[in-house]
Amino acid sequence: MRPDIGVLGAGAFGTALAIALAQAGKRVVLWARDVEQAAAMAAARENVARLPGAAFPDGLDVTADVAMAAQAPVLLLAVPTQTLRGLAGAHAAFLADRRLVACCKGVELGTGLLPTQVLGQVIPGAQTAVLTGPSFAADIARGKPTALTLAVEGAGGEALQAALASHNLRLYLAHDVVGAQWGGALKNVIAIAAGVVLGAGFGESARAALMTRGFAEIGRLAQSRGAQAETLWGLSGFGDLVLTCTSDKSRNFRHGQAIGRGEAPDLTQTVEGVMTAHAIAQDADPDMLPVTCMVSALLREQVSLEQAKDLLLSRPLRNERG
Ligand SMILES: NC(=O)c1ccc[n+]([C@@H]2O[C@H](COP(=O)([O-])OP(=O)(O)OC[C@H]3O[C@@H](n4cnc5c(N)ncnc54)[C@H](O)[C@@H]3O)[C@@H](O)[C@H]2O)c1
Ligand SMILES: O=P(O)(O)OC[C@H](O)CO
Repeated sequence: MRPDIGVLGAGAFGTALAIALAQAGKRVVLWARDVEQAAAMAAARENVARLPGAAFPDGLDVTADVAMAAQAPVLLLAVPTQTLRGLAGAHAAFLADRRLVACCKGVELGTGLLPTQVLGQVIPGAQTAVLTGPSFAADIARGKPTALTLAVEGAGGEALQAALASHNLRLYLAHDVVGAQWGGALKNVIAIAAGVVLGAGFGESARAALMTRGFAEIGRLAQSRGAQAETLWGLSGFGDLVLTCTSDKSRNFRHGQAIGRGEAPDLTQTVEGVMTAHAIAQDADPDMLPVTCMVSALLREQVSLEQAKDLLLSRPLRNERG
């Protein structure tokens, strides 16, 4: 029988979404590119590597055959942003004529493009949407209450909202696809900075200041690229910024925390904010985006932690609303 939803990418988030949707009664096929990984998940009925302890419900099938997942009319793309172009290019024939829901949060290095813009380049005419907002994979997989933004341009938003929402997964519909993606991408950069601040012992007051100024920075950049201010105040922007900057369940936060402590970050984890910081900083004005540029410089070891702090604090005093 044709699945309702295909999930491409069997990491933590793809697996969590597949579990939640199958729990809600949908027929879901989860695709992993690696044959052995797919077989192991199918046998264990669990993604031991990325989401241990979350059992697969009935209605969730696992495959390494992308054609099987792509029978579904709706495909959730849950891979790291830097790999999205490769995934879409390799399987473009299967992805055309499907509703493609980008679930990744980042900006492509080199092009500065958002996930749906990458999809539009690789698959001209692609019908895209964005699922984003404050959510840890483990929370979604365990059926904890979660509210997300589903951003859809044009027609079909309500139908998609109904198809993907469930009792525990509450979806708010939005139409500002660009704004929803900028908020989700940039909050990861600010979360790295928040982790650095706490890891270095600069204190919670400093983190609050950084989150607030970081949010102002998100607004400046995102609105200059076409985002609507109201979108940034929503789940995809402010909501996700709060979650990611305040929880050590966040990989971006933990990455920064390790750097702040002078420890080596865990490089086996997907930490979207690293490449996003570099993607933005490569042609940014540091006066407009001081935190993002400093995060990029710190990650590239162009400045020390102490230098980064002093450079940010010694900038000319300015009007808060400037
Ligand atoms: N984990 C979360 O809590 C969470 C929550 C919301 C959003 N996200 C977003 O979801 C995206 C994926 O994150 P994740 O947590 O699932 O990462 P992850 O590291 O757990 O998994 C990424 C998966 O993508 C697969 N992959 C990579 N390149 C691929 C390719 N070319 N083709 C097919 N598969 C490929 C990897 O094999 C891996 O299984 C990120 O953009 C992240 O910001 C994650
Ligand atoms: O673990 P992180 O830092 O990638 O954050 C996961 C989600 O984006 C939080 O909403």
